[in-house]
Amino acid sequence: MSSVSAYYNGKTVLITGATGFMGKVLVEKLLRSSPDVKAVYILVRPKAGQSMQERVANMLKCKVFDRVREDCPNFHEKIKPINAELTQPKLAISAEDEEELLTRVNIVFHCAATVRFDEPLKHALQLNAMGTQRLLELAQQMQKLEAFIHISTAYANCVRKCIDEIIYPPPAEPKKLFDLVEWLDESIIQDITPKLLGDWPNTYTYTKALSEYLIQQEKGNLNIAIIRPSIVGASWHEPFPGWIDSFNGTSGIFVAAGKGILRTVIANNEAVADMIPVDVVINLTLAAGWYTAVHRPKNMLVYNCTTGGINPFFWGEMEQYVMSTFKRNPLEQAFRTPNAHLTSNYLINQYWITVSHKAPAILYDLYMRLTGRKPRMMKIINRLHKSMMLLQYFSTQSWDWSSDNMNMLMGQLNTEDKKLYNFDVRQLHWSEYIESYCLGAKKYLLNEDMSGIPAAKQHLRKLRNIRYAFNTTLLVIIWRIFIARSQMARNIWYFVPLPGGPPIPSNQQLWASESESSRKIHSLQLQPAFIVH
Ligand SMILES: CCCCC/C=C\C/C=C\CCCCCCCC(=O)SCCNC(=O)CCNC(=O)[C@H](O)C(C)(C)COP(=O)(O)OP(=O)(O)OC[C@H]1O[C@@H](n2cnc3c(N)ncnc32)[C@H](O)[C@@H]1OP(=O)(O)O
Ligand SMILES: NC(=O)C1=CN([C@@H]2O[C@H](COP(=O)(O)OP(=O)(O)OC[C@H]3O[C@@H](n4cnc5c(N)ncnc54)[C@H](OP(=O)(O)O)[C@@H]3O)[C@@H](O)[C@H]2O)C=CC1
Repeated sequence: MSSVSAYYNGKTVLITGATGFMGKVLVEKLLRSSPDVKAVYILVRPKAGQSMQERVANMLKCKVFDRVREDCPNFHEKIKPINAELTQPKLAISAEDEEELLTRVNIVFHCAATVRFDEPLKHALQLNAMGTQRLLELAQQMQKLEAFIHISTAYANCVRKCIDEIIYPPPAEPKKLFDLVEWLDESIIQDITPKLLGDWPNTYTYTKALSEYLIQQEKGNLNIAIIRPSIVGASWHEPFPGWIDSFNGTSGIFVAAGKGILRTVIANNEAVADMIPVDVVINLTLAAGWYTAVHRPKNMLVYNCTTGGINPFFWGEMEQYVMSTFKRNPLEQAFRTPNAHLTSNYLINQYWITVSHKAPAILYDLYMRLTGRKPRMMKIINRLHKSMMLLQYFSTQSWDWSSDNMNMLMGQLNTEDKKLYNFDVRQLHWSEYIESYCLGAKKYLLNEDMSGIPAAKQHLRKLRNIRYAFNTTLLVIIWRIFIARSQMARNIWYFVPLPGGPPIPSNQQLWASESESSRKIHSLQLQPAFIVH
């Protein structure tokens, strides 16, 4: 008998960020594993011209709910959307809705956040830190609240190399910052952001660190737990292997590499790629919710939800597995053959950016212009470079996260719960997982059908032929330049017995202008690597 699923049956749950990548997996698993949950309130904002109701209707059509749709066809009746905006006072929840939440909710899962690394500081603070504070205020008034689970990130304290399951001193006093951004002009905030961030690499990790500290400061008597996942990847098993619907983290990089656009990445082959499947994070989150509510630990527990210390995996291995999968199962309409390499050398990376990103993009855009179409590849490449700049902080270093609480929690689960809410990452087989992740990105992120693989392979063969033709033409042009300038090259050329080769020259021609042309060879500085690799 599962204690965790039994616990959620009959309970009323509130989830923020339910429309996001992890939120959807949480809602799905909760409804599937505890079909008798009383109600699941989700805080949703209207967005992109869609009302809250339209957004929820669209969300429920998502493939991630296929399994629960089959198991419990009426699952949607349990979902109760509430109009909310976390950056607004009182979360912009109506008095009537607030009353309903205050009298009914038993457990809160707080997933909503901006995860963008380039989010302006003011907005990141308003959502990630102030939003969390406002939700806590609401939670303090909830009459039947048993547990509050906050999703943070393992990188909230990335300025440290060894990260324990404790709350560290914040980068700044949150309330002083709130005051500052309240009255300072937006442009001034932008100007001083690097100074404020100090050692933190971006506004995301900075504001996540602040929100952890705020929770510790203002938790009062609430039963709180903090979950810190590392890089969240596609699902391992549930609701089905490889499910992913977000380009964040490594997913966008995989797609760009699979499409043959991304050919060079700044990363340390030997550094740990601390990735964790989304279903593992959600299983741990639900188990931690149960443990926090039922066992009520005296101190607030922080769960580092990471793999590096338990089942380490390295960026170099990731490169191999990703490339091998996309070579065997290519993405449709690839720009070039997938062939990405990692390097930790900045100059080498710059060299390949020029040769293998920019040069092909310029040529392709020229071709688009000549055929009367809109050039677009250089724009894509520039965006990719901006993303890679922001991500390289994470791909060039390793961190040590302790995972004692994750192990402790596993020990608290009964045999059935260990299976139903599996977060034992020792069982994770990385090559199989990465293959299923890449195929999931193909199917669920790009909506490509597996039946299109033969055509995609045919397309890659066409690209290979174009590459051969291009390289041969380039070689001939380079050779012609040599021939025109070097007597020695001409001599070699004339003695190569090629069909249709040049006529045998006279002795006079052979020795003509030798000294002048050999001087010119040295000044040519040809770059053989311009031949597309
Ligand atoms: C080949 C082997 C590969 C080996 C891998 C090696 C290295 C990987 C390197 C690092 C990975 C480290 C990741 C660390 C994660 C830290 C853990 C956390 O705590 S998680 C939170 C993680 N947050 C993120 O990952 C957010 C990062 N993203 C951003 O900050 C921004 O997206 C951005 C990078 C600044 C780019 O912003 P930009 O405005 O340019 O673009 P948008 O994000 O708005 O996207 C616009 C649009 O395009 C879609 N999109 C994005 N990427 C792709 C893609 N690759 N292909 C196709 N389409 C893509 C995106 O969904 C948007 O679409 P829409 O407008 O419809 O929403
Ligand atoms: N993805 C990852 O690799 C990792 C994520 N995390 C953490 O996990 C949590 C979930 O991340 P993930 O699912 O990937 O993120 P997503 O960007 O996919 O989802 C973010 C969610 O927050 C909601 N949200 C954003 N702004 C507001 C707002 N102003 N008011 C109300 N809701 C808002 C979004 O709603 P809307 O649909 O309206 O935009 C969405 O539901 C975050 O706290 C993140 O920090 C931690 C480590 C790694």
